[in-house]
Amino acid sequence: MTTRRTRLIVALDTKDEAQAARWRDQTAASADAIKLGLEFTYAQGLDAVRRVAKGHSLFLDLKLHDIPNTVGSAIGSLADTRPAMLTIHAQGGSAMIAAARAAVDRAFPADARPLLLAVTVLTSMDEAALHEIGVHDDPCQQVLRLGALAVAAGADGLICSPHEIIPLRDRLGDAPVLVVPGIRPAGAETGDQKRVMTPTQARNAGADWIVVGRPITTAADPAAAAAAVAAELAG
Ligand SMILES: O=c1ccn([C@@H]2O[C@H](COP(=O)(O)O)[C@@H](O)[C@H]2O)c(=O)[nH]1
Repeated sequence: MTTRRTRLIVALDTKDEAQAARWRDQTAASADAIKLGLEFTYAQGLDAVRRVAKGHSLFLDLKLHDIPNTVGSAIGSLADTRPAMLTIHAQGGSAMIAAARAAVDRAFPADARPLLLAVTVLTSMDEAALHEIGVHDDPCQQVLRLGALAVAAGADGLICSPHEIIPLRDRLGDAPVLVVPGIRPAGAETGDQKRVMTPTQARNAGADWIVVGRPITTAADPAAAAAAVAAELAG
């Protein structure tokens, strides 16, 4: 058990700006931050990201993964969105992660610098999915490998499943910020997520942030669903 406060990011996964704004407002009393990602940004662009995120803490989850020069330049292009957190893929390797670090430090003023978070192994992947791409370690081993590499190359934190929180803390200590999707309240559909836990389990394992999308946004009452997750985290 840990005493850190686990905070809630609500994933506004939609192509529609009005819908994103509605979910944002419905969940504002319970959410500590909002996530906008690939689906919204490709459909609506960065001006809409700025509009929806105005006045809110933004987790900009674009999972950058390219050669170091391109990732560094792309981060420069995101500076106007003023994210609190942004994501890259750890699989891009240490040169790409170091370029991202340098770009964040260059593109943002010191008092408005987003946390640079590296996605380790997508929470939708299990051992079989890793085998398919030629990785013969289990997800936890691969998360530990990529997590250590990413932090050494300059990432402030990691995206991991709740199952890897305790092993990552054992390996890397308290400093890396752990942002954790793959969260399902008891009884909720897992959908495409493979490595899941409940909000309570993720909090008890030591998550800094949890990311919850469909269990809130597809609920009949998103405000109540978000409040229930927040209550679990506070409980
Ligand atoms: O490994 C990862 C990295 C990011 N995500 C993102 O989190 C949310 C989860 O949404 P749910 O609807 O609660 O499954 C979504 O925006 C993903 O892009 C992730 O799930 N896993």
